[in-house]
Amino acid sequence: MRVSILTDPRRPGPGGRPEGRPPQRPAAKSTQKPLASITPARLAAFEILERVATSSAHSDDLLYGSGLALLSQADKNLTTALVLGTLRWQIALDARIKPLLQRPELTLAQPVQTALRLGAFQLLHMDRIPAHAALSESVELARAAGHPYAVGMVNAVLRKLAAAKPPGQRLHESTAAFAERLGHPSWLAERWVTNYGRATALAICEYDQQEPRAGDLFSQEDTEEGGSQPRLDDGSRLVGELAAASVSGAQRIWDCCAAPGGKTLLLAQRHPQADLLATDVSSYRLRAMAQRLQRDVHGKKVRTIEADASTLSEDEGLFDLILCDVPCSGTGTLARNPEIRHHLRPSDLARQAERQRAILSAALLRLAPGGRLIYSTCSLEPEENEQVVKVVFEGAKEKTGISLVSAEPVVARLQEQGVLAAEANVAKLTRDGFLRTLPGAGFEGDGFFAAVFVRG
Ligand SMILES: C[S@@+](CC[C@H](N)C(=O)[O-])C[C@H]1O[C@@H](n2cnc3c(N)ncnc32)[C@H](O)[C@@H]1O
Repeated sequence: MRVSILTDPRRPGPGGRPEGRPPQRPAAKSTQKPLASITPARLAAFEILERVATSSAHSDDLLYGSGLALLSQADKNLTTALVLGTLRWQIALDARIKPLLQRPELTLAQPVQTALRLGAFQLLHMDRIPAHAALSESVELARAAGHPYAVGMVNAVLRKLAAAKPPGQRLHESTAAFAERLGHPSWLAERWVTNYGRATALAICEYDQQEPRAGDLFSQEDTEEGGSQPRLDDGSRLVGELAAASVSGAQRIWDCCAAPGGKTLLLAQRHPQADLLATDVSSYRLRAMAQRLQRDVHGKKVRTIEADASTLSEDEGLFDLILCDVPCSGTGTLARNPEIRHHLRPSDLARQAERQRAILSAALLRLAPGGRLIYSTCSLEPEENEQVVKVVFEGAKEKTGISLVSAEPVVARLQEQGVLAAEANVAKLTRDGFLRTLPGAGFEGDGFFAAVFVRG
């Protein structure tokens, strides 16, 4: 790209995605004005989509950090809608674009593909954007990105797309067909059909295609002070509340994979008397969390240390409450983190599980007698959830005297105490004694799993 509208985006976003690193390729700080024929929002959206496609950068770092500082609020909003929408619908957009190409068997240059996707998203999903703006700016983006030979093709494909009738819905759709229609890799939808049934898999895919909505599980707003902090998603908050309510009057708490700190803050607010240690292996994420905690009267008291949870110093002793909110695939958060579906591979699940088993096994050894540990993920995949819990429990129960207890009574108590709304269907929040939220399937929020261990 010859021009850049982004400033250095190294500040972290408000969180929600499972984990991350600072963007690997900082944007050049630009003093240039964007090309006259490309509006700032589309230029910024194009650049962010390019970075997400070609590096390990995360869209939320680029959108919610300082990278968009040069844009007006209206342009920031449009950039966010364009980026997240294009990422959500990318698979479905590619399926509509491909048959319109003269040589569909050839791989398009990445910037040309991005310009096409961005144009197609606006034409098919953004009612308020005039077709000519979507079309002509995608053409200009391809040209400005150094692909003038592709300008005619981008123009022709988007014109055909604008004129095409929307595809009719089939009477019976295969899993692969609904996965493609709803912008999901079919391997992921197939897994959800196997694990949760077709109706639930379809509901999850539909939920993932929307902006995350504010849920109604809780009777009050969460209690973050200052007003400048992001509201916790209902799934994330439920895990935090479950952990906080699992031990009353806890004195020593360890949040072992803590950043960006949403649940840490909740624990600090629910247990203001406790010595709360929050660790994270990423110095970048830990620093951002420490700043966030400083803005809250209870958060200020949290000790933050950069540490690998599987090798925490023995000097830290034992804890009567541990939250082990491990790094995971994040498949329960695709509405919020749409690009995960494009990077994740089936083989990643085994790698995640290995890391999760190492963290959980080590954290269980730090549990004081009578203490409880909450293991949680924002993954919908059994390999990272029930299977990790089972393997670690089998290996540790003799050595450590731990047992697994049902999360159900704690969730029921949260409702009796008025934390959960009276109308909330508590029975639907647990499955086989584990907490299990399924986005879109009777629950408005991210998909979370949690298991409760107790040391005898
Ligand atoms: C799912 S996120 C935690 C979200 C956080 N609990 C919240 O509610 O805001 C997982 C975190 O684990 C951290 N992490 C990954 N491996 C770790 C390890 N071995 N020890 C400690 N933290 C780790 C990642 O850097 C990431 O910040």
